Amino acid sequence: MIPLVHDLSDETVVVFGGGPVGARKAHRFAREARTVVVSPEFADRDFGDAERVRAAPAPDEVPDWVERFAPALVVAATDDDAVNDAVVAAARDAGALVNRADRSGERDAGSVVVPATVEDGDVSVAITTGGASPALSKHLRERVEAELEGAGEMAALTAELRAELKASDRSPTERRDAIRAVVRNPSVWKALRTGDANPRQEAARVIRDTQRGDS
Ligand SMILES: C[C@@]1(CC(=O)O)c2cc3[nH]c(cc4nc(cc5[nH]c(cc(n2)[C@H]1CCC(=O)O)[C@@](C)(CC(=O)O)[C@@H]5CCC(=O)O)C(CC(=O)O)=C4CCC(=O)O)c(CCC(=O)O)c3CC(=O)O
Ligand SMILES: NC(=O)C1=CN([C@@H]2O[C@H](COP(=O)(O)OP(=O)(O)OC[C@H]3O[C@@H](n4cnc5c(N)ncnc54)[C@H](O)[C@@H]3O)[C@@H](O)[C@H]2O)C=CC1
Repeated sequence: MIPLVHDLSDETVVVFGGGPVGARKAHRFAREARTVVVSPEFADRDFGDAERVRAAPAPDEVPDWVERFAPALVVAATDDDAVNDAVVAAARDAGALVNRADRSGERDAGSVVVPATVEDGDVSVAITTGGASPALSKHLRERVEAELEGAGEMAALTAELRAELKASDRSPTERRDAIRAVVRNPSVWKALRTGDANPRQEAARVIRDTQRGDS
């Protein structure tokens, strides 16, 4: 399996099943996409900004529900095997991606896994075990969380620096060395994380040093 990053803004995601699993997926997707949860009942969980539609479609009614919302992604998270099968078939017929929450193996084309993710600004890390051990994905995600502190700000800072360096007369090699030195530099990270020093000034100092050949 190869992780790819998907932009779901301006798209619709439909989740079938309003249990704890449907709620977790809906909460995640609703941060970016219009998300609709279809279920006869809803767990006492945080569904984020997802819309809830109370219904219990039979398998042969699932295609109508999928067509109604024209989703880019459909999630099968009910506790009913026949309904989940129908969700997968309807998503495939509609040309939508499908995530099946109750199966680890037997993936068809268009079937996707939801990884554990850590985000900090524009930076995201996704962890999957290829379906082998979701609990391990969760555990590793918790460990990576601390590691990523400040990464969003580092991405924003270096995006600015890249633009400035591109507009300067520096060669591509000098630009690459400068940016590499900034992202590796402990003082810049410390400034971003603690606010004790000005990260921009720290970065400017690091870039000056690379020009002098110090790093
Ligand atoms: C294949 C996949 C399909 C998919 O859902 O996309 C899938 C399938 C299944 N999960 C099951 C169980 C659990 N899932 C979790 C947690 C998460 N599961 C997630 C993803 C995935 N789960 C995909 C593979 C991801 C990968 O490749 O690693 C995460 C990462 C993302 C998310 O869902 O948001 C989220 C952590 C989010 C976070 O915290 O960051 C926990 C842990 C807990 O609850 O504490 C348990 C209990 C412990 C255990 O069983 O491991 C079962 C058995 C159900 C049963 O026994 O009935 C199945 C079905 C089966 O295995 O057949
Ligand atoms: N992917 C994952 O991370 C995990 C997956 N699972 C699997 O995912 C499934 C869902 O897990 P939970 O949320 O814990 O189960 P749950 O049983 O608490 O929730 C299932 C939901 O589906 C709804 N539902 C039933 N028939 C429906 C229909 N025809 N249309 C729409 N909704 C319908 C129920 O009302 C309920 O709200 C289970 O099959 C479980 O094996 C379980 C744990 C983790």
